[in-house]
Amino acid sequence: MNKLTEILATKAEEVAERRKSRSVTQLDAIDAGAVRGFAAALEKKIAAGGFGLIAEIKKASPSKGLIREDFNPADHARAYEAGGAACLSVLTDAPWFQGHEEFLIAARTACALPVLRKDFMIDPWQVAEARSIGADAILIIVAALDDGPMREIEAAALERGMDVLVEVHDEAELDRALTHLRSRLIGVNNRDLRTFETDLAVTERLAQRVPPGTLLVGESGIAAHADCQRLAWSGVHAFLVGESLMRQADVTAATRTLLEG
Ligand SMILES: O=C(O)c1ccccc1NCC(=O)[C@H](O)[C@H](O)COP(=O)(O)O
Repeated sequence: MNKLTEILATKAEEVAERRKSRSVTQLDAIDAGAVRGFAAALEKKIAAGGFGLIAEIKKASPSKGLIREDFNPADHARAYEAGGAACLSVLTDAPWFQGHEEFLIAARTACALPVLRKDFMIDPWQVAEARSIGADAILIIVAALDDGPMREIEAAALERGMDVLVEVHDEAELDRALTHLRSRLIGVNNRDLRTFETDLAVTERLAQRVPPGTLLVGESGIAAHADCQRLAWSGVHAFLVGESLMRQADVTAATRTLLEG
């Protein structure tokens, strides 16, 4: 069984359990405040001539184990914002990433940035839960879903005013996303979630295939300003970066250096 399949099996058990405690109606009754525009924040940075950074709060990962020992999501959120990030991504999956919903709540409360709930979405119920904790955007991993569920999850997010980051890794997934989904915020994951092999050339390749009007995000394995410049040559000006920033002592300075060189 590959890692993505393993993660999805764990997630199905987790969601089945969590659904018992609260219905969609109960979740929707929770006032999490107004949605912060996620794609709009990226577009604003890019329109101003910079890069749009989604800075990720990631304590651990299946590929690297524990990444950050002195982990404080609120401190990280403030540091990323001060360093010039446009948005945050917060891992909430517990079994594989040592994440938690409380990390998202703490991070979002500590800053004014829009926040992506980074988790494995397999059920529209999770979208209602994501909004109830304040998430402004969710992730759809095309490799994880059939067309029908993928559309339902996207619809659940859009009807709550949230943005959807649609993640693809190859041409077939990109074509499915463009055919079946409305969101034109497309993340190209340089990491193959089945093998963990990571290669920036994946974004460069798929960037040639996207139609005008797509906001493309290069994801994973980005560690330096030179990586951002390299992807910018392919027309990609937004990035999702986790590990390389999470390992830094001075997160604000590292974020600024990543963005500005
Ligand atoms: O990061 C992993 O090991 C991983 C394994 C299996 C599924 C997803 C995984 N990561 C999620 C991500 O897409 C990354 O956290 C994100 O793109 C940032 O990547 P990086 O900058 O390389 O931490």
